[in-house]
Amino acid sequence: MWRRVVSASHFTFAHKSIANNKDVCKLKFWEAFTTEIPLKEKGTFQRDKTPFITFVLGGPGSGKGTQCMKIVENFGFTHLSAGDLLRREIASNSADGTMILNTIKEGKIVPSELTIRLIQKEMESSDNYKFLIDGFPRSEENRIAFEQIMGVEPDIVLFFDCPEDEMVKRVLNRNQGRVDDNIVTIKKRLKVFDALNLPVVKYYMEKGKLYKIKAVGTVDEIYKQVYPVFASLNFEQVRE
Ligand SMILES: Nc1ncnc2c1ncn2[C@@H]1O[C@H](COP(=O)(O)OP(=O)(O)O)[C@@H](O)[C@H]1O
Ligand SMILES: O=c1ccn([C@@H]2O[C@H](COP(=O)(O)OP(=O)(O)O)[C@@H](O)[C@H]2O)c(=O)[nH]1
Ligand SMILES: [Mg+2]
Repeated sequence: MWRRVVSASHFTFAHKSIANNKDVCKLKFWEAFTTEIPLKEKGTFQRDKTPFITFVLGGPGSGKGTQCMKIVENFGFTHLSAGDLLRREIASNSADGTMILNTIKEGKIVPSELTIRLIQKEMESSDNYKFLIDGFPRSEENRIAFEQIMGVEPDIVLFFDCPEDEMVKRVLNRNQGRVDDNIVTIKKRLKVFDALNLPVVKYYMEKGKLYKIKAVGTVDEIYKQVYPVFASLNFEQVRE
């Protein structure tokens, strides 16, 4: 946890300690001259500059967004829904908007560089270091491009495993006015999920990074499987 230090003495202290204590030289240069002093609190996940990234995977309607909201509430993560970022691009009438809209209507996957650029921009402008990247990567191509462009891999991957008929039912009852929440497009999205998303799930399972969640039952019943994943990683619960 960080607090801004108001008195100059703290600043000079930090400054002096640079001269006298070689250990302090391990600090990143800018940290030596910051007016912030790390406040080590027991049990808090120490803020460092490396982001903690969770990929949240699962078919359309498996409950990714719903569960992400609960993780945000409990553990203070920043929720980045790739789909929402793309829909924001469409709404902004950006140059790529039409292409994105047509891709989503077909249930297909938008070019990786575009989606990754949107995600990267959000991460870089955030003052958080804990991220839930929801609904991405959706293919091996997405996954590889993310690693190449961002230079990092996810720390953990959640996979919400849900039967197709339940996903279809939930999507058709979602009522968010989305162009892709209709029976024709959902069928296409499920095909894309099986063909392209599942290989990503398999990859992370083989890497030992995957937490498979049985996404059937009530929201709270499902979340009972999710909570221990983050609690076991010593993330401080920010709110009940
Ligand atoms: N466990 C659940 N049982 C019934 N409906 C659910 C459950 N979890 C989410 N929903 C509903 O299903 C729809 C899809 O959930 P959402 O979180 O948007 O899934 P995804 O992001 O994976 O598409 C939403 O209308 C949501 O309110
Ligand atoms: O990384 C991504 C995320 C989403 N999409 C597109 O956006 C749609 C909606 O994604 P979202 O995750 O919002 O759908 P959900 O799984 O929540 O229904 C997908 O079907 C894809 O067409 C994409 O191309 N790349
Ligand atoms: Mg979603």
